[in-house]
Amino acid sequence: MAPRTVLITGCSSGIGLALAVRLARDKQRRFRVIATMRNTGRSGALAAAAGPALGRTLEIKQLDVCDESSIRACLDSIPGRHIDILVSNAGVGMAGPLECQSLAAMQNLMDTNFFGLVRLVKEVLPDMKRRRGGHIVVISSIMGLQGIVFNDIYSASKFAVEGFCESLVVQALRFNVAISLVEPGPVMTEFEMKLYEEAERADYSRTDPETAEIFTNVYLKNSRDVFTSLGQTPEDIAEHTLRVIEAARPPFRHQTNVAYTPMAALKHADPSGALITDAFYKLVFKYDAVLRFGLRAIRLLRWNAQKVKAGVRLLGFK
Ligand SMILES: NC(=O)C1=CN([C@@H]2O[C@H](COP(=O)(O)OP(=O)(O)OC[C@H]3O[C@@H](n4cnc5c(N)ncnc54)[C@H](OP(=O)(O)O)[C@@H]3O)[C@@H](O)[C@H]2O)C=CC1
Ligand SMILES: CC1=C(/C=C/C(C)=C/C=C/C(C)=C/C=O)C(C)(C)CCC1
Repeated sequence: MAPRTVLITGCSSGIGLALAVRLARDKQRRFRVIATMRNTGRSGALAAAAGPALGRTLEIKQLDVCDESSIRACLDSIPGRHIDILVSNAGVGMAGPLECQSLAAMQNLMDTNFFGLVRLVKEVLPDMKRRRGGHIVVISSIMGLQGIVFNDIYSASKFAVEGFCESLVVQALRFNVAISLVEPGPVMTEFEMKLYEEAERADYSRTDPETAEIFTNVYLKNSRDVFTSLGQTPEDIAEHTLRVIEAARPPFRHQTNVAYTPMAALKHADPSGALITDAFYKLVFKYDAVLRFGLRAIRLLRWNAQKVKAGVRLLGFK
């Protein structure tokens, strides 16, 4: 079978980089990867990780999801504009009290996370419909299913992504085009570091002292613990995404982190919203000690599991 052409956005780091490398180094050589990024000056890490795949099964192209002409130029440079699989991955995060965030930063986030996807789909879907085949894979988030305190704008952008795809999927299916939402929980990438850097720089005099205290001393502290205890690696997300791409009947939604599945279940178990809102309120404000204890226990279990794996490798069993 001829390799399928996969275009991925946001490949300078994190999930996009890991996925581009995973697909380009596929042992069965099933994919030809067009790894795109807005600034090709940041292609060093990808080129190093791709190794010999660069120039063979992987090429790097410029694409800024906030710039229609850059998307068009990238697609026009591909023979027949033929893309079998589009992976919309580029995205930015934002966390903190609403009063401390500028409207311009919020609009930039929506422009990247939501309109970035819309621009891509507008360009790619007509070709896929004409060919009666294709797959659009969108890196969404668990925050596209359930908001998390202090992530108001980011979560709204992922809800927009989910609503857009949920509406479009039925029309797309009529043309044999699949749409899949990949929904990770926390993933250890530059995304997290950028959030903490932003939090360091933020001007908390724009909010009241109590809110500032809750954000910095309750949310940020617990968030760090959540990332270290429950966070996945970008390589984990690449494996999950590969499974979605390979599926004979691709799922519309795919959550990558089982620890978050109960969250979505709670939301749907009670249409009034009281159950999930209450659960989050109690976790953040009442039982934070229980939360921290649970997260610490998970960290310990993970650490032990890693030690056992390393031991098994050392003894030459694997
Ligand atoms: N990390 C996490 O915890 C989670 C992340 N996600 C989602 O995963 C996706 C990837 O994030 P992740 O890998 O973690 O984070 P990274 O910050 O490592 O990667 C984000 C990528 O998006 C790129 N990007 C930002 N703006 C644009 C733009 N206008 N045009 C093209 N590329 C752009 C960045 O490029 P540049 O280097 O130029 O800034 C970078 O390559 C995002 O959609 C994010 O929302 C979902 C769930 C959890
Ligand atoms: C679960 C949980 C928390 C934090 C979750 C976080 C921080 C999730 C991050 C998800 C990301 C980064 C998704 C990206 O798209 C709190 C509020 C600390 C306490 C209550 C339980």
